[in-house]
Amino acid sequence: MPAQDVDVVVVGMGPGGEHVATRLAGAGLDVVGVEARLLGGECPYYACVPTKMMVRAGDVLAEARRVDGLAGAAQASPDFAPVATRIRREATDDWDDGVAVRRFADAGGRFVRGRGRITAPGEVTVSTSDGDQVFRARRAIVLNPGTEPTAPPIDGLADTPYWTNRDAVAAERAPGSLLVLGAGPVGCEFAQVFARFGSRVTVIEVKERLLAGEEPEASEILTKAFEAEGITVRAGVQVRRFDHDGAGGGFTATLESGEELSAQRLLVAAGRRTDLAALGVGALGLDENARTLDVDERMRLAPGVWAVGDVTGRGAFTHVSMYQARIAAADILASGGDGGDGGDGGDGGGGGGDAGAGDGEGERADYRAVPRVTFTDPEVASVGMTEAQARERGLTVRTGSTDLSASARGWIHRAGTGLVKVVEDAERGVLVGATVVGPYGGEVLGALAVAVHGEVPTERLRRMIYAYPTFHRAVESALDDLHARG
Ligand SMILES: Cc1cc2nc3c(=O)[nH]c(=O)nc-3n(C[C@H](O)[C@H](O)[C@H](O)COP(=O)(O)OP(=O)(O)OC[C@H]3O[C@@H](n4cnc5c(N)ncnc54)[C@H](O)[C@@H]3O)c2cc1C
Ligand SMILES: NC(=O)c1ccc[n+]([C@@H]2O[C@H](COP(=O)([O-])OP(=O)(O)OC[C@H]3O[C@@H](n4cnc5c(N)ncnc54)[C@H](O)[C@@H]3O)[C@@H](O)[C@H]2O)c1
Repeated sequence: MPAQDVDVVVVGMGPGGEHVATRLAGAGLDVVGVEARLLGGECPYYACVPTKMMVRAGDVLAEARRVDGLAGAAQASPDFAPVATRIRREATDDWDDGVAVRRFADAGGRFVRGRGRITAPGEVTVSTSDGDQVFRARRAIVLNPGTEPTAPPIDGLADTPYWTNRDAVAAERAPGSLLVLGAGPVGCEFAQVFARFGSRVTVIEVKERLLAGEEPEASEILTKAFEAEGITVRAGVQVRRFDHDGAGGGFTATLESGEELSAQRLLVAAGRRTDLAALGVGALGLDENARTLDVDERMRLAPGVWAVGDVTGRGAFTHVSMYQARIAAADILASGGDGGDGGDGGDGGGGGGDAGAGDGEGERADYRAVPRVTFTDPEVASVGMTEAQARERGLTVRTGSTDLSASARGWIHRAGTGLVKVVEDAERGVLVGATVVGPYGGEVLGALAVAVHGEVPTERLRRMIYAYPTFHRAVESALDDLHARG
């Protein structure tokens, strides 16, 4: 089949890729969107959306269990079936992306299902069920391949029927017992959900604490909350090998100490990676063995090539992918005048010359105030740098913190231990990071994200009026603590 000349080829249609492709198609460009699995990517089908439906269901159960002593008596009988049905029917359309494909076509885009690979500068070859199709991009190639779950090289693990997040969201029922390998956001969210639906859950983490990238105080509060719910937390341990009883039996993890932990199911949530070699970045002269694609602040990767999303290593979150997508789309549109030689596709230059519109105006990515929320109960929400990161940067750091349960709202709510912690660049007198652990922590974080993003002077934040009795009023106490530390 001869190569087809188009304006833009987007490889990988996760949240960011779909956004760029739809925006550029809407602007009148001839856009091909290439997706190997489901248009929309991990987030709507296997990640954010279905897992937050699970979290919502688990939270409702937990609230029901709090009725005793606050509002009488209630008995909740957990049943995972409504959760599984809701995920299947409302969230994922039974893992069918027909609606998204039609939406993209209606926006003027052309969808190709298959695996794309850069085969030369400006050229993408897509392996489809009908054979290969070759596209030459006059204006841009955009890479949004996301990540795949990975399993660590532990003896015995590879050949077992372990779950990844994709199996866990498709579960029809909660397993009787569950081992969770890895206590990042994925492992922690699933661990608590399944525990609330009756699974006997053990979390195994090689680092010393849960959510090791967050403030240590946050890990400590979450560990206590997990243990109070009956979740076993084994942090700072190494698994030597896994065994699976093939006769429909369960999994056994043997730790370096010789201790054995067993469960009916095993969820591997030990991190994710992108196969850059399969994506063909070597054809651009880039390192195929790298973990991430190193883009500039306009998402430019190479002449005529942009990349957005998890693969850029700037925070594996849907909101980061969408943010980058907006910047990349604007840059590609701005590149219209000068960028486009390669118009005849002959040199395969894919936009020719510089990747984008030169160094003129246009938004540049700013990652100082990336917010992140792990939707456990309590929610662990943070923005910007942790205290340790700020110190590593060599900043003169001042911190302040308060226990949320000591606030009026925390006490009224019977919220359990929580936290607001603020991290200040003391020389500039502005916050560079903050963490909230508590009910609605992600919502409370909003104000602190504005403070970090807007570099609002800490003294000015202290003179603000905080509504009584809200959870966000605890921000004032954390700022008072900061001030008291001189
Ligand atoms: C369990 C879980 C829960 C999460 N919860 C949240 C949350 O609550 N909030 C949040 O912000 N983030 C959350 N995340 C992270 C979020 O899912 C990702 O950051 C988000 O999907 C953005 O990813 P992306 O745009 O890089 O691409 P992805 O969503 O990963 O999509 C990339 C797509 O590219 C396709 N692809 C890859 N290579 C090729 C190729 N060569 N050819 C064609 N197609 C290809 C893949 O099939 C995939 O569909 C969660 C992640 C997980 C695993
Ligand atoms: N609510 C959210 O926004 C949300 C939810 C889930 C995931 N995410 C995103 O997805 C990304 C991936 O999440 P993740 O939790 O899969 O990965 P992660 O890399 O954040 O965490 C993986 C954890 O597994 C541990 N681990 C690795 N090898 C291990 C081993 N051999 N034994 C025991 N533990 C081991 C690591 O130490 C780490 O703590 C996150 O970085 C996050 O950005 C976001």
